[in-house]
Amino acid sequence: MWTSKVPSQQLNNKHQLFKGRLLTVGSALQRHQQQNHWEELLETTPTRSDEEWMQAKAYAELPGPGAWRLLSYFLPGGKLYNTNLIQMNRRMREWYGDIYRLPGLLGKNDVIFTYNPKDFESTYRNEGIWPIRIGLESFTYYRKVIRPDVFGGIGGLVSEQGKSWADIRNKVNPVLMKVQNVRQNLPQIDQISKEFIDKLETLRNTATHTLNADFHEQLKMWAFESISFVALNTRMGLLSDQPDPNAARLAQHMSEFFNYSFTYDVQPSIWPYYQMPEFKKFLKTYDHITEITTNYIEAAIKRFDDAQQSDTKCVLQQLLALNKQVAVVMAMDMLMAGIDTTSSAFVTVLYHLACNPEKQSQLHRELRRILPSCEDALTAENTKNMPYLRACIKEGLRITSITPGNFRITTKDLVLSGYRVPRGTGVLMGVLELSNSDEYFASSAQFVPERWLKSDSDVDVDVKACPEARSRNPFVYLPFGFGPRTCIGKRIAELEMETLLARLLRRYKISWLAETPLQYESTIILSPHGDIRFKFEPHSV
Ligand code: HEM
Repeated sequence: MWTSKVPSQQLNNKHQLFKGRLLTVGSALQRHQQQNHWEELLETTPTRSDEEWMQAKAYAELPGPGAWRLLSYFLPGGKLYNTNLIQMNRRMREWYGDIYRLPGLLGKNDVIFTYNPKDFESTYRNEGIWPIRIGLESFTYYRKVIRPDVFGGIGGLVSEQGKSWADIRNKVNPVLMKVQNVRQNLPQIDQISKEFIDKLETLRNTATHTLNADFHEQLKMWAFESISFVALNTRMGLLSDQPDPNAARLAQHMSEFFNYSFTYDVQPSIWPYYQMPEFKKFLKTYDHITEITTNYIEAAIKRFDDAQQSDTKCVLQQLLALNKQVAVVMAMDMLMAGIDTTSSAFVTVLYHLACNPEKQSQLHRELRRILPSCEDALTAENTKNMPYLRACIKEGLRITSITPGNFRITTKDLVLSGYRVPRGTGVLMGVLELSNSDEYFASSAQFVPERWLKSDSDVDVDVKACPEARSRNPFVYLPFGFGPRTCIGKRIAELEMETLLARLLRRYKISWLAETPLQYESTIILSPHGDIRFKFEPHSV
């Protein structure tokens, strides 16, 4: 059974109510558009009549509040007033159990919340080749309705469904999911990490070893510089004193995009009925991002045309070879999905290492073997064997997955935890809770990278692998999702995080200075927030 143990992070209340509501209220037109878009993907066979289905309990018997009760929870004085999504889910789980239903208000589909890994398995195993995950509607609207001239009717991976999604995904999978192809970027990603550390040195108080700057903001610039190198084959100079002026504008518009997207894609909004002036500003932000990104792509195309033909093609060249519109959409999606995610995940892993000095020392020993001197380069050869570093990343993302739940719309009738769940129902799989449960991970509150090591890992003799401390169930740990719709940026994110962690922890002993544990606010993802202070003391060797 689930233990109601709270993971180490605290969650900020801001915005959560609305996110919770998104799943239950939403705007009628958005809902209508979404349904029109994906309802045609649902299986058309008659309702199941097999034994499992017939013996299962009726859908109506699922625990959960009725519509009015649910609304009353959120009113001032209500039991869930001012709670965030995670707190709301935890309380509801205490009240209703490991599976419960939130009614879809105003005609929106119901959402089943489940904490049973067997349900995760059933949902994923039956998602078919075109899994449905509701994306950001404003993306699709802007690309398909406002700017078909630029995007040629392509909505992008995040928001497309069905065949339109698969057409892009099948094309770009070999470019972005193949480890070797992504790892060809290592020299430049390493160079960017070195520049990040040079910048950190200029911001570091050498007496107190603290930073005179917002570390998380600096990390966003690092993530931006790294992903724009991969997506646009362009160095933006965001870690230098003189960034490319267009890059600085793009960074600004990206940050506006995240705020607007939360307001118009996550919170319920009337924009599909009536476009208020603020929504029009959001469309302008999309315009700016589109204009700057396409200019960078045009400049890169010119550079590629002028350069000598080479056997190795960068990611952008490979995407352009598929189709120019796919390349433009994918490059923009990489920028939009690859900055806050990677920087938030990075802060998370660093925080756990900072709070666990003995694990950090162990990692430092591994890194000294890989980089005898801080100035050495990270290469395809020397990065092959860094099991402890990789285990630290996995363990950090286990304790705090920045995407705490995974979402699908069921395409078939499913039996979940003994209840009949009709096709077309939303299922939210609360994976963060399971990866923080002692039932699946021994001493789950503790940061134990050793649980991810294989017994025969090539680590120091004094490290003891303990793979038995992690569950073999593949559905209880899914920081990048699962199946054909899994995160397409996983390889890139891993490369970036490994490279910068190797450089940072090779060079500094890092400790956590804030008085409270790392806190998170939840917008589109869980994002570190509040007092984020580390100490960076250079190692003597
Ligand atoms: C540590 C960093 C990251 C985490 C934890 C993360 C997590 C996720 C998760 C959980 C999903 C949903 C998967 C599913 O529904 O099964 C997703 C989707 C996606 N991610 Fe990431 N992500 C990260 C970094 C990136 C980066 C760097 C990129 C840029 C290439 C990226 C691009 C995308 C895209 C385009 C999708 C939608 C894929 C689709 O629907 O086909 N992500 N990500």
